[in-house]
Amino acid sequence: MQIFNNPSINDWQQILQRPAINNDTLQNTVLHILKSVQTEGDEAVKAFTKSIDHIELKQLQVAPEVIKKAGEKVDAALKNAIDIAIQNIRLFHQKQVQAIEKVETMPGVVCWRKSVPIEKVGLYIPGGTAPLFSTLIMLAIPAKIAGCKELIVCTPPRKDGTVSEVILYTASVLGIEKVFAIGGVQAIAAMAYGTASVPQVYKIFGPGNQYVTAAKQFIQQQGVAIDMPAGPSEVCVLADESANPDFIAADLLSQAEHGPDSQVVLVTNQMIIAEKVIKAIEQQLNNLPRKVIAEKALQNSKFIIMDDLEDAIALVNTYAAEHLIIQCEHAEAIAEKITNAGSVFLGNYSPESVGDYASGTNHTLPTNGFAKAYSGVSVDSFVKKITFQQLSQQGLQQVGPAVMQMAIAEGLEAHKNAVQIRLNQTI
Ligand SMILES: NC(=O)c1ccc[n+]([C@@H]2O[C@H](COP(=O)([O-])OP(=O)(O)OC[C@H]3O[C@@H](n4cnc5c(N)ncnc54)[C@H](O)[C@@H]3O)[C@@H](O)[C@H]2O)c1
Ligand SMILES: N[C@H](CO)Cc1c[nH]c[nH+]1
Ligand SMILES: [Zn+2]
Repeated sequence: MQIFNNPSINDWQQILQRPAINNDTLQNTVLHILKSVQTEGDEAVKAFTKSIDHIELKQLQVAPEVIKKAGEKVDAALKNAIDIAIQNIRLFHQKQVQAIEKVETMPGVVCWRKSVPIEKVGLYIPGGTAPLFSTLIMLAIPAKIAGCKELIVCTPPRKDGTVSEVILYTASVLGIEKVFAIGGVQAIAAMAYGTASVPQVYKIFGPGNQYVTAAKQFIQQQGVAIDMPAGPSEVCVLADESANPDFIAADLLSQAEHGPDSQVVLVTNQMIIAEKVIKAIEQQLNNLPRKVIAEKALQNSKFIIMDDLEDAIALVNTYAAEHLIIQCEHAEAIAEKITNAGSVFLGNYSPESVGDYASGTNHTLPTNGFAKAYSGVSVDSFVKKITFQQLSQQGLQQVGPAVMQMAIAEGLEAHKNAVQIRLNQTI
């Protein structure tokens, strides 16, 4: 990890850069796979699954009976945990549904907005190194609440070509029938363009590694919507003297274990906290099964000591982390000052892991600084908002003159006429 002591504001951007695969190589690889799947469909999907994932697939789709029976292999304690997560996540997301409100902007001029579900959606569930069945919960629940009709799930196959039982069990609990054992760029391409086996969708959701994220960004340029760039996981911890270094170390490691390109950042106004966290990481790391991955991610990690807590908050806002944990005495007051972050965790007893699994919030969140402008997944992500308006004769008389005036000023006579012709009749 790198340690910075009171860096100048001019250096913040440079210090806070995310780790990235060589851009040219990444782009070329992604474009090649996208193009091949677009032209050769299932055959290309199978060929890339063989060459990249080293798996020879006969069938891309998981048979519905296999999904139905998957629960037989999942233990009761895990089923119970999944139930709790589903309950909390459903409760939190259900509250995001807004009632239609009709607004009379002038007498006789009524406007309203209605949420209409996106009919066909593709859900990408990461599975390169860990089958993230929690991501299926995070995506399927808001999709179902929104009312999306067709949910297509793609997730990388395991070495034997099958899909994790827990992912399949979660799919069955959430009422999902179409699951495909396809990962990476080929999955994004299959859902974007459609193949003989995989239905084409209108919007693709879900996190993934840098290949998956780049593929989503490409297909967006071709008219398929995406939720957001949700790439390698990140966490930033903002800590003052009240923080517990062991807790911070555990939180940093929880995201470092996702992948070698994950990034974890500690920002503190106490050098002593930073020193204790480093010691705690060394101790905790040894007990982790994914130690090697976490160690690699820690090479990208930054420990930043800021003399002034206000400057520390400004730096955190510049970083725009996917997850921000505020382990400070006045966490609530500081949270009010946060302008850029995917999801925020307040106080010593809000580990980021709870948001990953079961507190209720969504874990599909913008990374790589995109939290400056993007939100995480919510019910809104699965709907289009259509606006409506209805005017009475009186309403048109009210607003019409302003419209005509503006149309004339823009030199658009036909716009003016569409109002004038009606007003002529009513007078
Ligand atoms: N931002 C979020 O909301 C969020 C949520 C959960 C997970 N994540 C991130 O998702 C990622 C999951 O990554 P993962 O790799 O384990 O699974 P993944 O499913 O995203 O990617 C695995 C696939 O990547 C493809 N791939 C791997 N190496 C490739 C190469 N050299 N060329 C072309 N394709 C290649 C393979 O086809 C493979 O099936 C992690 O980085 C994790 O941090 C982010
Ligand atoms: N931390 C991830 C988002 O960056 C989500 C996740 C899933 N499982 C565990 N964690
Ligand atoms: Zn996580």
